[in-house]
Amino acid sequence: MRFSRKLDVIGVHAEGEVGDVVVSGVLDVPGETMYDKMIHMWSTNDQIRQLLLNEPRGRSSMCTNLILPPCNPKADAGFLIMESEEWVPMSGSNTICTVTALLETGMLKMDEPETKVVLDTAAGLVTVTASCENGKCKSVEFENAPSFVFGLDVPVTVPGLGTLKVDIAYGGMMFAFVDVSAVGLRLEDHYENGTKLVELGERVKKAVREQSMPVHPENAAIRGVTNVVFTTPLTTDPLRDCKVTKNATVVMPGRLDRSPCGTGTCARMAVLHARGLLSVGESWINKSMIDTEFTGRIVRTTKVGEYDAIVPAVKGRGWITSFKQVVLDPEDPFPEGFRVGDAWGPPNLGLKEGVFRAYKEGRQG
Ligand SMILES: O=C(O)[C@H]1NCC[C@@H]1O
Repeated sequence: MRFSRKLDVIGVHAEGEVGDVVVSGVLDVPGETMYDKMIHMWSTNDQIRQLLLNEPRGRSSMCTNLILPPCNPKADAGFLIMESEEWVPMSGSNTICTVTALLETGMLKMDEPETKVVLDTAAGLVTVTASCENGKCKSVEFENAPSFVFGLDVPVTVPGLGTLKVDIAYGGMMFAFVDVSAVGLRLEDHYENGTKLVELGERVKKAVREQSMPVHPENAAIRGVTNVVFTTPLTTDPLRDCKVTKNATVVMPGRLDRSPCGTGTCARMAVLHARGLLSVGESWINKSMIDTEFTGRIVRTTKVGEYDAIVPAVKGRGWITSFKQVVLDPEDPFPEGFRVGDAWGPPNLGLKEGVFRAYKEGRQG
């Protein structure tokens, strides 16, 4: 049988969020940076993302990562991140999944008890420290690109919800943070509130994008809020002597992140630091809707353009779940997979075009 596509994929999840890793079957693409490579893949080879993430091979609640040679000589490996609606510059759960796969399959040498890895991503270099024991990656801590706040208590008028105060921050992607009590819900039960949280999150996201369009000062193609996080206030867990909170992160195409969301954790740290609620060096625990945990820590402060910023670190665990070969039969009627409205929201029209336009303008300087 001759297949049109054959990909070797490692199934992985990080604190519940699936981030499979493509380790062979895709050749390198041109690009001075991984962001260039991301745009190249998105514009010329997006069929891979569609094939892997759309049904029948994929589902709305998953992501997939693509291992490619790095551009930066300081990096041990490069990887690009595919999500349901877009290729994204950076992702916490996907970084943890990718490092777990690279180390536990020997693609990168594992040192015990600690392995240092430098990854080249579309958001730049990411330094990783993995705690390893008996061939297992026990935890992965990544130091993310700088995170910063665009605005605190930004008024946003949302249909049916009146005017909400949202915090807007960047942590590898753009986030809007809303106190879940402001929408009259609680985070205790994802069976009871999950669908409602997603519907409200998508409504808030649409309103925020219509009323505010933050642009990353160092990359104009990184623009606009794409995820909404419903938050609860920080409390202190006396048994763990640590600040703790829970969140529900609504990601595209309209579903809950199964992990606490690493980039969202980074952006939240920028907000907590700006509000004087988290200090440099202080750790805190961010829980997901299924009570899995990321531990966040502010490494140091910095600047991004005119913005006061922090360098965040996030730690979590990943587990390999499968080794699979994904193929495309040339007679398959769905070479880019398909979607059905019971599990997918409407396509996010204009997102790709907006990113490409900004990228082209940015390249033209
Ligand atoms: O942890 C994160 O940052 C990712 N989780 C799924 C969506 C985000 O990219």
